[in-house]
Amino acid sequence: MTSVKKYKKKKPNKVTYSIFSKRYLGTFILGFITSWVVVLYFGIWHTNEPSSNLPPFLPAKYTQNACQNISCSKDYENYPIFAECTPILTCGRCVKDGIVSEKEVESLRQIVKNCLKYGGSSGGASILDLHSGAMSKGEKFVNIYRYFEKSTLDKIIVNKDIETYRNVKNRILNTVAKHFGIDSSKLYLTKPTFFSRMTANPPKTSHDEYWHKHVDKIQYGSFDYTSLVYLSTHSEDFEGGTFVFDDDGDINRTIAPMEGRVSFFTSGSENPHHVERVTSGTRYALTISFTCDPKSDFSKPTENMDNTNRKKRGWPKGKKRRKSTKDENAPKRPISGYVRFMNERRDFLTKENQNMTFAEVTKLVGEEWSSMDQEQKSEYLNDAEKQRVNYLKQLEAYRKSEQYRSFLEKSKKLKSNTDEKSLTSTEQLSPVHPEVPIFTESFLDHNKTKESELHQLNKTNAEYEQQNDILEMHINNLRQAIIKLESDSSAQDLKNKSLNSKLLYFRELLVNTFSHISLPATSSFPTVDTIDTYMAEMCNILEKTPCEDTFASAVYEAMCNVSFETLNVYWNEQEHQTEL
Ligand SMILES: O=C(O)CCC(=O)C(=O)O
Ligand SMILES: [Fe+2]
Repeated sequence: MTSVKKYKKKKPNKVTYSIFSKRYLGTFILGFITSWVVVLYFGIWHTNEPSSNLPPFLPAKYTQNACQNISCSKDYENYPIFAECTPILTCGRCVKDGIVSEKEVESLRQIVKNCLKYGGSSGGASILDLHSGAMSKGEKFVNIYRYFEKSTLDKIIVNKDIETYRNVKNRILNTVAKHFGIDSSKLYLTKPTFFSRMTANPPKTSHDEYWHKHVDKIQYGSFDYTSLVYLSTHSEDFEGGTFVFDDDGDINRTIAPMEGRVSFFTSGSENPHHVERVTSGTRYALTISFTCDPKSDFSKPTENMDNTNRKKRGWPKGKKRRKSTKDENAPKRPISGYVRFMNERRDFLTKENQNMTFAEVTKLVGEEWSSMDQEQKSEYLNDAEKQRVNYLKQLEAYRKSEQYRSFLEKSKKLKSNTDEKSLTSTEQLSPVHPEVPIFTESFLDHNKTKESELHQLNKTNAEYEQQNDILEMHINNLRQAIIKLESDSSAQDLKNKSLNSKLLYFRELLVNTFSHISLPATSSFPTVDTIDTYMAEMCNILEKTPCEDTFASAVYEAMCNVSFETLNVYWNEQEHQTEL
């Protein structure tokens, strides 16, 4: 408030004095000088290019285009840093008039006024968040997408105004990006982005105390750049309600809201601020917030007209459900092996353990399944795998059918109808959890987000279960292959053993046969260890000596005495053992 007074009382007086001292020059000169004094005093605000220094007070009713650079705080270092976007080196604040037209202001104000006609806080601050659907109502909040009948909502928030909302939001994003040298595709809308209405009504809850000094980055987390679009004018529509940057030192830079005036600034501690209490009238504004973190981007559902989140907790009474796009004629996906087992066992275990909850029984079935060996599981898995293969075949055939083609056409039509409708309604603004701490510390729509997360988790879980079953099936096949390899290899071992033993037997037989015959050159007799070389040497000698030679005759005689029958019996015995 101090700054407002400074502007309204002190400074203009100074101007008036200087004008009066030159009164003798006549009205024209007086006017001329007055305008120059004003131009010099407010010169900085009249420039079209952003100036490097924001004046201490920016009154309504002047065309402003002023900026100020400030050193960045370290707040951003506590969050992921996006080099081309996060305010690390360049921080500042700007005020620009003329970005949003009068007509657009009218359109935006229409949205918030129309909605709050049916709601509004009983204290001095009300909000409306089109993205989450949060609207102040008494001392609480309601979700407009559930609170109103769809047909009513379509009348309260009309398509044309939503279009304006979207255009303004995009224009401001581009302006902020351009000013801070960011590629606009790297800057995202984040939450909360909301309309506010402030009055002089005494606060009823802490949400009504909008006048406390705060830092947006600390308050809202995802904010990197904050922008404000003013929808009403200070001194005309309300008193008080100026926006104050709480800088250290003497000068608090203050902005008097004015219809269509846009201010934007980096959201960290370099820009602490507060809104002065409104003392009379009604102040409307729109806070639009931006983030550099694509994970905190919440514009996508809005842009994509995706309203799927809206049905998570049942469809509001009186609203028509969107027709199901489920293909009734498509072959049914078979259940997994685990689910099969689960279905079979759950009934039984429920009857056995009547005081157990559903979840406890499910856990029990899971434990049973984990303790089963592959063979037991394969009873379920094999069947499931067969059905899955069959299902895929059926699906492939179905996708070529006329029925499928007509289903595709129908669902395409249904989708385009819905999209068209989305363009003409607010359904596209899919709800997200509104976190507007200065207004909604206890806002409890949290459940909705949790429910949708749970739904997603269940879905993912079911998919993992299916994949798990298939993997288990593969593991089972691999196990069987390993068992077969192991058995083949042990059969081979056995065969080798038998061959070795045959070899040994044969060697012993030869040693016995020729034990009395020494080789002529070395006079050595055969042993089990030397029999191989003994026999080779013997063959060598026999090749060179005539049959009548004494050595050759002794060998011949010994050979005739060998009992090949014994050898045969032993051989067969070994074969038989190997087969076993
Ligand atoms: O409405 C304003 O001028 C400022 C609101 C604000 O500071 C905020 O939403 O964080
Ligand atoms: Fe703020």
